[in-house]
Amino acid sequence: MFWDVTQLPLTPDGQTPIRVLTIAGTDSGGGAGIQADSRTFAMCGVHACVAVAAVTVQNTVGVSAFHEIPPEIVAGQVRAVVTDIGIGAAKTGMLASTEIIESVASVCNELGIGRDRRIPLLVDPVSASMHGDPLLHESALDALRTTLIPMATIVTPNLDEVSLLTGIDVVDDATARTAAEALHAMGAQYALVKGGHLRTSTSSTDILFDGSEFLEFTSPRIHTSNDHGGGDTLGSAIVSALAHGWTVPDAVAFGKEWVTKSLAASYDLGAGHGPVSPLWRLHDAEDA
Ligand SMILES: Nc1ncnc2c1ncn2[C@@H]1O[C@H](COP(=O)(O)OP(=O)(O)O)[C@@H](O)[C@H]1O
Ligand SMILES: Cc1ncc(COP(=O)(O)OP(=O)(O)O)c(N)n1
Repeated sequence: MFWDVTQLPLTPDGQTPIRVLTIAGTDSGGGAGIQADSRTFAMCGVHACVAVAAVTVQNTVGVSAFHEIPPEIVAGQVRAVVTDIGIGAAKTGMLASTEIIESVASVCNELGIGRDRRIPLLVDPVSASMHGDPLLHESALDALRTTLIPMATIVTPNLDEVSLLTGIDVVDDATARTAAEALHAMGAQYALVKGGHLRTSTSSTDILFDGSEFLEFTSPRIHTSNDHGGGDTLGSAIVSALAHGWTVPDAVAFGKEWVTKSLAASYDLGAGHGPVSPLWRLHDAEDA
C-alpha cells in the first residue's frame, strides 16, 4: 500500500446511493470496458447504470470481433436511465462508430450531460485494445474530435489515442503538455493525458490541463503486465467522485490513487494480460 485513499462517502444500507452511467463496450473476459467500470463503481459505493454500445469477443490475449448496437438503442438506454433513475455523472468508453458517437452526443445534449451542463461527462476516447486490436472505426476519429470531445468535462486519452487524435507523439513531459493543450483546444473543459504507456520511466504521470494551469499526478510505476482495464478503472473512479460533486482536479487525484492501488492488486488471468483489480477495497474495509 502506498498511501491511504481518501474514500468516497458510503450510503447507509437501504438508502439510494448516487447513480452513475457508463456508455461503453462489454468485455467477455471481464477485464475492461463495462465490466471494469461496474467493478469500480460498486467498490466506490455508487449505483452503476449501463448503456451498451458494442459487444466485444475478447479475452486476455485480444479482441477477435465486435458487434455494434444500433445507435438508437444506445441512445434509448441512456434516455431510459436518465429520465427514470437520474445520474450524477456519466462516462463514455468504446463507441465503435461515427453513428454511435453522434447518437450519444445528441442524447447527452438533450438530457443535459456534458461540460457546462448539469451532469459532468468523462470521455475516454477508446480506439484500440492494449493488443492493438481496433475498437473504433478509423473513420470515426473525426466524430470524436469534432462532436464528442467538445462536450467533455474531461477527456482521458492514453498515449496511443493522443497520437491518433492530435498527431503528437508523447515522449516526455513537454510533449505531454503540448498534447494536453491540443486536446483542450478541441473543446474539452479539462484534458488528462495519461502516461501509463511511457514505460521508460520509474513513475507514471498523468497531466491535467484546464486551459491555463497544468497539474501533474504521479505515482510509482507498478511492475506488472496485468494492466488490462487500467484506463476504465481510472475513468470510473473519477466519474464516481464527480458524481459526489468533487472538483475535476480532486476527482482525478482520487482516480489516480484508486488505479494505482488497483494495479498493485492486479492478478494473473488466462494466457495474456490480467486485469487491474479494485477488490483491494474489500480488504481495506475488512481491516477498518
Ligand atoms: N505500470 C503502471 N504503474 C503505475 N501506474 C500506471 C501503470 N500503467 C498505467 N498506469 C496508470 O494507469 C492509468 C491508465 O493509464 P494508461 O495505461 O496510460 O491508459 P489505458 O489503460 O487507457 O491504456 C493512468 O493513471 C496511468 O498513469
Ligand atoms: C470493451 C472494451 N473497452 C475498452 C477497452 C480498453 O481498455 P483500457 O483499460 O482503456 O485499455 P487496455 O486495458 O486495453 O490497455 C477494451 N479492451 N475493451
